[in-house]
Amino acid sequence: MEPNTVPPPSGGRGMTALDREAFTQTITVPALRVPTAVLNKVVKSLKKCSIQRPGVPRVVQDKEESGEFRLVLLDPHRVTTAGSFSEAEAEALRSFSVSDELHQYELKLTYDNLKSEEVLEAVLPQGQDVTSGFSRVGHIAHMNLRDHQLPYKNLIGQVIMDKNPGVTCVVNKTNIIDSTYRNFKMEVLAGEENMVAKVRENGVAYEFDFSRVYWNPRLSTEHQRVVQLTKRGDTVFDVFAGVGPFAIPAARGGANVLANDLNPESYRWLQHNCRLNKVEGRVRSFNLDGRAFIRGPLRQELPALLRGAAGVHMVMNLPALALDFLDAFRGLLRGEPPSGRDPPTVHCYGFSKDDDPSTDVVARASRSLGVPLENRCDVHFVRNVAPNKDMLCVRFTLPEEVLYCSEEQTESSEEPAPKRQKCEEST
Ligand SMILES: C[S@@+](CC[C@H](N)C(=O)[O-])C[C@H]1O[C@@H](n2cnc3c(N)ncnc32)[C@H](O)[C@@H]1O
Repeated sequence: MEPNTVPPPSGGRGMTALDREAFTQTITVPALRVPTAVLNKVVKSLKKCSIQRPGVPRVVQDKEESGEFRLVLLDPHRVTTAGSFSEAEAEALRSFSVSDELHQYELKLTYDNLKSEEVLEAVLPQGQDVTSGFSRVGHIAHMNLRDHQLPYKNLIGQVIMDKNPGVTCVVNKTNIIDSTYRNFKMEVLAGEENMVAKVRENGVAYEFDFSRVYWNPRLSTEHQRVVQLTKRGDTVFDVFAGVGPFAIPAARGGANVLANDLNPESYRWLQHNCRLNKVEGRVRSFNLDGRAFIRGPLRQELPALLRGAAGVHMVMNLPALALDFLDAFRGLLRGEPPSGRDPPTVHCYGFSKDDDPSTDVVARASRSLGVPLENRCDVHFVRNVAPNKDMLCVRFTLPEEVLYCSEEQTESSEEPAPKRQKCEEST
């Protein structure tokens, strides 16, 4: 980060309740005296080194000169002497006959002219990391503060809200992710207590209570990638559907969807979002455990679907555990006549901390299914969720030998349950 030009507020560091007035101060910035006749051209040429602060003009009246001159204010980090100008900037000044003599301008700054990092750097104890990054979910800014920032949490929340138009609520994760429903416990740091977010992802509107369901704005590309693999008339079984970011766009594209989530709140918002997007006729929703969904509604629909020609997709986005759920497909259609047509496509997510994440997730999927998937699947890297931890998607067609296997085969291929990963991480 650039060195901070902003001294601590009056009263010094350590402010924990935001006092905006305390940031009013005067700083000295370099300036060039420029004839009004060439002002626009000079300002354009000096774009990279002129001052850039919210609410601060780049050009001001020159009190010492007649109306034929203006002062162009420069960034004090970039320009300290006439030698600071780049070759192109110096050439521009020469061509417009503007002197490169630097003048000093006393600039009054208020809280409104400061960037959020500057405010926080001026307030937090010196040398401490002031990183103030957040994810945006509708009107909610969602932070993950470190321990040393906690004494300043409300001030940080207020600053983030002030400096980001549209943010009216700032929350902090108070502990690790809920292991079942994948939602975070959170504390409101500033603004309204309203947790019902309205967002758009890939052109689709969603509404949900962010404190009670799972939503991750970093998955939009992945949602789109998978939805694009489904076609009009296909059937999609979304085993861990959340509030619908696979199910609803797939339905909008003409697929028939069976969407399931164990969290009653996700289920409720999923139904709400189906109505919001007018796809309730194409989405049937369920509030079941994933295994019960596979062995219940999915099992019931599958034989008829496999007699038809349209594609069948199963989406399983519960990366900490979904690979372990694949055993629910073993012998699922036992006793049914094999269809002889293309089997369903499974898109199953997993985390891996292994040095070779692709091999790791394929091995775990194979163990869970009871048949080797090596060379019979595609692995897509989704994103890095933590240092040395990746999220991947294994895609494969569900082998007939899994769906129709006998009881003995199911038992003989059963291996010790794959090691479960702890659900401690943010996804
Ligand atoms: C990582 S989220 C994914 C949600 C959504 N598919 C998405 O991409 O945003 C996993 C979802 O699985 C649900 N879930 C957790 N355990 C489950 C289970 N045993 N059966 C069904 N759903 C479950 C959670 O409530 C959560 O909504």
